[in-house]
Amino acid sequence: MNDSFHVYDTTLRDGAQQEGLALSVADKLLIARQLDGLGVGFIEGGWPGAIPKDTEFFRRAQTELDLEHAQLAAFGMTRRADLKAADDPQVAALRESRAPIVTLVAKAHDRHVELALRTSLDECLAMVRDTVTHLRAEGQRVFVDAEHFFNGYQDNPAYALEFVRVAAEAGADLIALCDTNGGMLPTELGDVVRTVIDRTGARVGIHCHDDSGCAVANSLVAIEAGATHVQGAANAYGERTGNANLFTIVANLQLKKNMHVVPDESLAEMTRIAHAISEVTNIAPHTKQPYVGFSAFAHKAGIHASAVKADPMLYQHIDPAIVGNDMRMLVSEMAGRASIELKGRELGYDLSGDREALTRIAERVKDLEATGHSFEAADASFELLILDELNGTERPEFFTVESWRVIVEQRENGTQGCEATVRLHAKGERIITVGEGNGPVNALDTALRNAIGQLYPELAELELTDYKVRILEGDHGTDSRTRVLITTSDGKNEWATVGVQENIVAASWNALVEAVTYGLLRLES
Ligand SMILES: CC(=O)SCCNC(=O)CCNC(=O)[C@H](O)C(C)(C)COP(=O)(O)OP(=O)(O)OC[C@H]1O[C@@H](n2cnc3c(N)ncnc32)[C@H](O)[C@@H]1OP(=O)(O)O
Ligand SMILES: CC(=O)C(=O)O
Repeated sequence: MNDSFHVYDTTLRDGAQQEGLALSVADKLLIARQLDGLGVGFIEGGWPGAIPKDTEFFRRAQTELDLEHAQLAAFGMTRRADLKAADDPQVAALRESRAPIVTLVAKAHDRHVELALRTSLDECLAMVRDTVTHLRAEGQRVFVDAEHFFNGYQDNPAYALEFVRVAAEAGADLIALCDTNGGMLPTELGDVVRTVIDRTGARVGIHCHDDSGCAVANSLVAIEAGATHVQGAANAYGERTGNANLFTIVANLQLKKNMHVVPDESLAEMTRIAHAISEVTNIAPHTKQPYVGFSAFAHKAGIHASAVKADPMLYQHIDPAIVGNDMRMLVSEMAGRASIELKGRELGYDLSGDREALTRIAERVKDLEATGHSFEAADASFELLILDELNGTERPEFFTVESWRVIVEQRENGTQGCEATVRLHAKGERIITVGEGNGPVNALDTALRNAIGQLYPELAELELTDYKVRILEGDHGTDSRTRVLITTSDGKNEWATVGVQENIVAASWNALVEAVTYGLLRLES
């Protein structure tokens, strides 16, 4: 661990204060291991004594966490106004957590002392002094989170500065200045950090929230102003709009500021770690998250693609591989020939020598998108389109559809049922089959499988795993066009296809036929 500069993670404490996030002790242990894999110096595990699960986390951590890089910090408040530190049960829980570090939160804004603590400024300073002194004497390192520091400094700078001095003199290793309400802007925040360091000589850290959208910028500015400890949460989890994004801060410091804050090799694990933590929290990854988001290096505009073809770095701020992410090409109405060529390459087709095919494909994509198709999330439909356009001979014809129909029946006893009939030609035969299902798409799927299942037994491996419907022209009510996206799996891979029609069942059928065609293509190759 590098003690001259700290990366301090608060995912398990402040991150867990996010709406909709609830972590079990097992979840916390899993996340702690991931964060340790990233190489952070400190992991704030929670608030023992206040939250039973956090008390349990620190108990289990002693035997179940074998951390390579990080040390655990237990978070909690200073002694209560009417108690000695040694007698305060909250302080006792911090001691008994056996965490090597205790991070004490205390109020650095006079208004909070008066209104929330309902005590005097002198007593609040005494609470800080006594608790820090006590825990230091008990052998723990102490960090102090100066809650509401920046608003406090604006209202009463003398008290805010005295707070920092008292904490430092009592033996706190550092005082993390907190933008608790998250409303600060970078220039003002940087000035305050600089002044605090000049006037107190204390070691300071920074803890920012994102309510003004500046949490990462504020953290970086504070570091430039002299802060040597930065707090953040994985995936920017946290109360309200979240904490400063730990991943963004780490990548910015390491890649843009030449600060060696985590091992280089673990930086390449960052995208995987961000997604692994999302799996544990059960919160879908934020696709636009800097560095580690699924869209962080996705290129959609044709002009961008044509430059990226010459050199990816013309439209990227870093090589995505450095943080374990990938460049992706998106095909849409904004695509030009270069986008198609690069996407084709991604899918395994070298279209570079075929300018005419590239032009045809780009034009078909634009035409189809104008009628409501969207290929961005339907790579399989795009690949079938490429095959169609490669001289018209490359796409295998597993079956051709003559007609289909569906009957939806509301029965006298109140139950519903659907029956589909499909007529098609496959391997020289004309086939007519019926399928039943709990809905029209299910019935069509069954009828299609009944029709060609014996000719293509591998069809049994395909399973429809997701089905999304979007109404494209809302002002037409039930007369709107409908886009259906279907995801299909063969147990190993998944692919998505798209269908667009006025009729929702027809749109679904088109997407289904593409899904099955693509599946057979994969399984046969
Ligand atoms: C800025 C931050 O995010 S700080 C972290 C915030 N996290 C949490 O609050 C989550 C965990 N909290 C809890 O489980 C509970 O709030 C507890 C156990 C800490 C306290 O519960 P209770 O004793 O029922 O008090 P309650 O939550 O109603 O109010 C907080 C009390 O702590 C006092 N307090 C608040 N901050 C501090 C502090 N830094 N030092 C000492 N006392 C404090 C308040 O004055 C209030 O006192 P009161 O009970 O005399 O009114
Ligand atoms: C301590 C803390 O989480 C804050 O002030 O925002």
